[in-house]
Order: sequence, then C-alpha cells, then structure tokens
Amino acid sequence: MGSVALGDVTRLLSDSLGLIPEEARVVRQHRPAGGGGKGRESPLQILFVTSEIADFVKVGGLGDVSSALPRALAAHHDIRVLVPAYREMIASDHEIKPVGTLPGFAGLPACEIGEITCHDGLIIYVLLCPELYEREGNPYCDDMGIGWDDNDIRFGRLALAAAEIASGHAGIDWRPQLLHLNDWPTALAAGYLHWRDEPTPCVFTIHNLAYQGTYDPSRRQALGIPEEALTIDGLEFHGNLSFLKAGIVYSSRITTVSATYAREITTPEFGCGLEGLLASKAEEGRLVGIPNGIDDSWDPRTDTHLAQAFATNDWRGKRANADYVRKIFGLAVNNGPLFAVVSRLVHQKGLDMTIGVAESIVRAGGQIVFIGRGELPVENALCNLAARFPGSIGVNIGFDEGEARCMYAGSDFLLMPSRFEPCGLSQMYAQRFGSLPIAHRTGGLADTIEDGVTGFLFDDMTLSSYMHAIQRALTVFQATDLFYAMRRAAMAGRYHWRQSIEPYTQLYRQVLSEQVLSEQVVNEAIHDDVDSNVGKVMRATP
Ligand SMILES: Nc1ncnc2c1ncn2[C@@H]1O[C@H](COP(=O)(O)OP(=O)(O)O[C@H]2O[C@H](CO)[C@@H](O)[C@H](O)[C@H]2O)[C@@H](O)[C@H]1O
Repeated sequence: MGSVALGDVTRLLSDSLGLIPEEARVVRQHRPAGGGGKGRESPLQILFVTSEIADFVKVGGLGDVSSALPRALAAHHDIRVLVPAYREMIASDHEIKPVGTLPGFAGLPACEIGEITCHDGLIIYVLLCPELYEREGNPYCDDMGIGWDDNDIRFGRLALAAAEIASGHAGIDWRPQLLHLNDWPTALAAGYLHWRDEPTPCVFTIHNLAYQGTYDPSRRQALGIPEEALTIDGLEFHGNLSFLKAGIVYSSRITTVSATYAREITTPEFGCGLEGLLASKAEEGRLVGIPNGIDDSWDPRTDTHLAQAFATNDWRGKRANADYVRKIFGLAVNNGPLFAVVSRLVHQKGLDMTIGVAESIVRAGGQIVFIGRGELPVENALCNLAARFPGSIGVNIGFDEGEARCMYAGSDFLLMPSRFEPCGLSQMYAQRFGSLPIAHRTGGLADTIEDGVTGFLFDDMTLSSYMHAIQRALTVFQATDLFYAMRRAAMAGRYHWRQSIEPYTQLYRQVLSEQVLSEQVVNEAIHDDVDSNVGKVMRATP
C-alpha cells in the first residue's frame, strides 16, 4: 500500500491541526469549469474508473495517476472515482457509506457500492464484493505474483458497475456525463454501454498497451458479452476476446500518457498487434497523448519520508539522504556516485540491461541500490548481483513508498533503461529530488528528460549505448559545477498535473459536444420519419 496521495498529506495536516486547510480541500462544482479554469463553462460530471489508487493500493504508476489526476481535475469538475473495495479500503479508517446495489448479470455476481469521502473531499465509490476483491496479494496477483484466475470476472464486474452507474441503474443519486476509463481492467465498460445502447461516452486512457486482458472466447457468456461483439470489428483479437480492444473500439477517444508513446503505439514495434487499429484512430483524430504530471507531495523541501528535507543548492541535505540510503542498504561509506533503481521488476523496465552494466559502474567507483518487486527470475538475478558486490550493490525485493522516496532523494542518478515507457513517473520524481535519470530515449522518457540538461538519454537498447550514457554521467559527476547545474535544472522541473487539466477538459468537452450533435441528428431523423409518416397518413386520409 502506498502513501503518496495528496489526501494523505492533507490528513496529516488536518490530524495535527484539527481542520482541513481550505486550499487542500477538493473543490467541487463551485468554480467555473473552463479549460484550466479560464472559461465560464459549467463543471462536468465525470466518473474516473480505475483498478488501483495510491490512497489505498498502489502497484505502479496507475495508482499515482488515479490519486492525483482526479484531484487536479476536481478544481474544475465534479469528478468521482470508482475502484474495487480491496481489503485495504475495508481495513482503512474511512467510513464506507452504502449508496447503491447492483444485481448479478451473466456470471458477474451482485454487489454493492459504498462511498468514501476523503479528507480533502474527493468522493471514491468502492465496489463491494468480498468474494472478488477482499484477498491477500495485490489487485492483479496473489502473494506469489500469480495472476488471479478470475480476473476476467473481477474486472468485468468493475467495468459493468461503471456502465450501470453511468446509466443511472445503480441507485446512486449522481450520474456522470462521461466515463474516464483506465487500462484494460476498466475497458469493458465502453462495450457494456455500447451493447446496451446507452449514450454515455467514454474516454479510454492507455497507461500500458502491453497489458491487454485477453481471455478465451468461451468466457464470453460469463461476462455477458453479446455474440456479435466477438468479431474483428469488436473485441476479438487473434481468436480471443480482448478487454483492451473493447476500450479502443467502443470509446469516443483514446488517450495515452505521452505524445511520443501515442505515436509509437501506431507502429509494429510498440503496437502489440493493435497498431493498425490505433493508427486508424490516430488518423480520425481519436488518439492523443496527454502527459502525466506529478503532485505536490513530491517535494524534497517538505517530504516527511526523507532522512532530511532539502531545497535546491542544499547539497549537504541531499547528502544526508545518500548516507541514510547507503546505511539501510548496507553499503560502504563512499564519496562516489550513488545510482538508484525504483521499479516494477518486469521485462519492460530493462533490468537485464542494468545487471549487464553493474560491474562497470562498481569498477568506476559507483554504488547501486535497487528497490522492486515483480518477476521471480528478475528478483533472483538482482539478489545474485548484490551477493557478488557486497558493500557496492544493495537490493530490496519489496515495495516501500518511503524508502523509494529516500532513494530518489539520496541518489545522484536514476537508472531507467526501459524497453518502452508510456510516460514514466519515476524519472520525473527523480528529477524533482535532484537525481539525474539515465534512460532509454523512448516514450515519455524522451519527452520528459532533456539530454545533457536534466539527465542522460541513450538511443539503442544495447549495453554499449547504455554504458556510453553512464560514462557521460560519470564524467559530469566529476565536473562538480556542471553536475550541480544539471541538478538545479532537473529540480526546476515543469511537470505538474495542473498542465493536464486543460487538455483533458478540452477533450471531455469535445466528446460531449459530439454526443449532443449525434443525438440531434438521431432526433431529427426520427422527427423526419414521424413527419413523413404523418404526411403519408394525412395523404391517405380521405
Ligand atoms: N518497489 C517499489 N517501492 C516503492 N515504489 C515503487 C516501487 N516500484 C515502483 N514504485 C513506484 O511506482 C511508480 C512507478 O510508476 P511509473 O509511471 O514510473 O511506471 P509503471 O510502469 O508502474 O506505470 C505505468 O503507468 C504509468 C502511469 O500512466 C506510466 O507513467 C508508465 O509509463 C506505465 O508503464 C512510481 O511512483 C515509483 O516510485
């Protein structure tokens, strides 16, 4: 479980002061809604549907986005979140108010909807279905990292609940004008709305195209998917049914989390077999990249997780964090560069590349600390690496938000040789904490790291290309003035969620105005039809 959320910071404040600071409160419906706040348009009602939220459960970047983006948008819109009620929510000290019930459908069980009002005012609807969601492990896997074998039912249920809330069938006295869906676990909602002829439009955000939620077509009946949807124009994908494809096919707009990744996924190299469909969406103007941001909790001057808070130029304060990190990872006292890796341990993240250069880094006087959890072979390879270089390489196989923040704060460089990276938050956090990312020039890494200014980029996914970037970093580390200038540039980072409000607002409004237009066209057609029938009747009347 993570603790990054602005809500948590707010809770700490309110707990200590006994009140909620006005500026930290989520403001709903009171301010004009316009793009980023300058227009006079009314707030939109949006349901943000997600499978994780860092307030309670975080596996990776989606958890951060689900906590921060709705909060940023809440200053202009009435935006609420829907997420399964995992055991972390049930065990939390938040009151869960029952607000709705949903009947079973096909193989999807009946469930209830509870409402949590966060300390800053954000409303989170939680889908209560203990048999599906209250389990040990994380939202997707058991404690051994093995995916739950009923994930289709678990996330089909989530998606259908979103569609039912949108249609006003959940008994909740609030209805969204639009669903904002995130990744495959929520994608089927767009399909359920389409198959039921419900008009609520969807915006579907792809945080990672590599995870698709594909299932054997025999699961169709259990999920309540009509037979005619299992075609090439529907959610059929290489003979299977694909949740992700449903999101792409049936949503009004598809977004992804950086401009570069939005282009990349229309190519065979990054498109995971969906490049043709995505390219056609891009041509229609229905696929856009809107970059992620980072929230105010990522501030080295105020972050209470750190061994010592520090500001730009307070390199002694930053050094205190480096000392702390060396200590907790059992590394030797050292004046050389400290490299960090904070990552899910999956193929995407290129851990094999970092293992490949680790010896060279150590020989050059560097040390490396890793924190991560994921695929067992990667975990084992990292443990072996640490055993080979005691005092120089430290590994924590686990998930620890506070420790990760100390690592961003204490390290000189962050290693991120991702094979692909839709946006990436770790490199933005690192920059904010004065740790220069060394990263593959791909996706959001290419968009958020200025090579030679705020970090180092390499072009080819080869050890020599990666090592060349590391050599450049080591050279800069020796040139103290330049090194500090780069740190300052990185810490001045421009990446904040505020920048995402305008593009999302514009997109939502476009989608809704298209829907109004298409409803008008339908109404006029019906009207014309009725008129001509009336005419026929009148002509036929003697
Ligand atoms: N062991 C550990 N302990 C503590 N914290 C840990 C950790 N391992 C990872 N984290 C944290 O998890 C988050 C990772 O977010 P990223 O966006 O960098 O990658 P991820 O692949 O999970 O996200 C996907 O979704 C996001 C959101 O859109 C995209 O930015 C990204 O490109 C895409 O792959 C960061 O907050 C990081 O600090």
